Amino acid sequence: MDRIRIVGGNKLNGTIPISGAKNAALPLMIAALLTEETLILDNVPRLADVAQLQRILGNHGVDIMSAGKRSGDHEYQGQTLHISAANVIDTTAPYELVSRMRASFWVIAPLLARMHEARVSLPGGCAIGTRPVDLLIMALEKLGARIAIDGGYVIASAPGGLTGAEVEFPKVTVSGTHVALMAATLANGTTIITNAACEPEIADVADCLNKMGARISGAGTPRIVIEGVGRLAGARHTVLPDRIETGTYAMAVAMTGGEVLLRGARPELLQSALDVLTDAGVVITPNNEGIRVARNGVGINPVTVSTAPFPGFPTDLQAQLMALMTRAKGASHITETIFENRFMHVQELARFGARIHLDGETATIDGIGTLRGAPVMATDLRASVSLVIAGLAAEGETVVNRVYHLDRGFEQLEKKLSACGASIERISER
Ligand SMILES: CC(=O)N[C@H]1[C@@H](OP(=O)(O)OP(=O)(O)OC[C@H]2O[C@@H](n3ccc(=O)[nH]c3=O)[C@H](O)[C@@H]2O)O[C@H](CO)[C@@H](O)[C@@H]1O
Ligand SMILES: C=C(OP(=O)(O)O)C(=O)O
Repeated sequence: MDRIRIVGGNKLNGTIPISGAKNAALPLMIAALLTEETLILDNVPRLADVAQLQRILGNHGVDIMSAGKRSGDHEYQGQTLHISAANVIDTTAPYELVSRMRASFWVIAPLLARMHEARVSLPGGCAIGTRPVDLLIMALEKLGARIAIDGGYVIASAPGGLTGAEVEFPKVTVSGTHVALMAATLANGTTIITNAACEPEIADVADCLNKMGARISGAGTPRIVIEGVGRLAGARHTVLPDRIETGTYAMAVAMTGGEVLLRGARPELLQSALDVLTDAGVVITPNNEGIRVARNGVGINPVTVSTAPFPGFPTDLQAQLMALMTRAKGASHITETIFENRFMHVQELARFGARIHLDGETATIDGIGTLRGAPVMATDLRASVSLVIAGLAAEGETVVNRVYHLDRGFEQLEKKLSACGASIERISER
């Protein structure tokens, strides 16, 4: 199992190219199941989750051609995927494949909409909370699907096809919104989704679906209207930049000091996080190329932050902000409102000497002057990268174990950071 070794203390200076967003690329790939024509996706990040979804789609009979790096391309150029679901040979998504990646459950929506049936394993729980799928099932039932759960599988059918309906979510859910949106594109009649998630990845998927011939308006707002169409066609779409990767590297620079251009980043995708960093004393300057992040000669101010659905502060940046606040000049308060158990990084940050007290859903972090490197491991993606951020500023050596979590969501993490002066390397063991 690979590990990452860091010797802390170096400032970060230079340029970090921002990859395509994992959380847009995955539903965009899944949306290819809605058409028998080819969907071409540009700027798809090279991530373990993307590779796993390729295997899952392959099991349904989807052909995927990957046009990768060519000579002259920049090293981090995303890949182009040509995805063709001309022949869906199997509408079952088996436990062995789905249990390894939550978002793969979302294949239920296009399979049901186009093939009128799906049998998809319930996704596994994961380290950040229970993560039920009741609201996804509610949305599909509203659209006329018959759903049963048997042997750990959700078995869904809609023999005459899905029918447009009003779908009101009692709480904001990204997964629920993706599923309702994809399913409604091929439903008979109009669907209105209210209290929809407003995350930019939802709007990106809707843009792509509209290019494929869907009739969607309001994506990116809490009210989405979808007029169902008889069929969708192929299209070409570029995955939007990853706002969580952007925020993560911004926090890494804030932690170490220095100045880095996050090339290709778009400030409007993470304004709330940039505002928090500004309050913390970091200088954020958007320009034509991306976002410049600098902290030179000043300490880190403590902040009080609650996670919230977009446009609020993202839960996917909560662990990274906590790592940063371990060195603030005073006490910070971070409240996690989305997932009930997303504090697995607290006990690992303590290994660096961080002082964090948990009370229900709020963590109080008393900033200290110096962290000390340590062997650490985390049980989820964003928690793992918070340990990398801590390690970059800690005195001495840090070894982050279970790097496969990082590989799910960060493309070439150690190369991007070492190009800016970090002492960081991957130790591969075979
Ligand atoms: C692949 C992807 O895009 N993952 C993101 C997505 O996850 P995901 O789509 O799973 O997150 P949701 O927005 O659906 O979940 C939000 C909350 O709703 C609850 N819930 C959700 C569905 C349901 O049927 N019932 C229910 O109770 C969840 O347990 C959670 O407490 O949005 C999260 C919130 O921004 C991010 O942290 C994840 O990175
Ligand atoms: C929680 C995340 O991903 P997933 O929903 O795939 O578990 C994440 O991207 O931080």
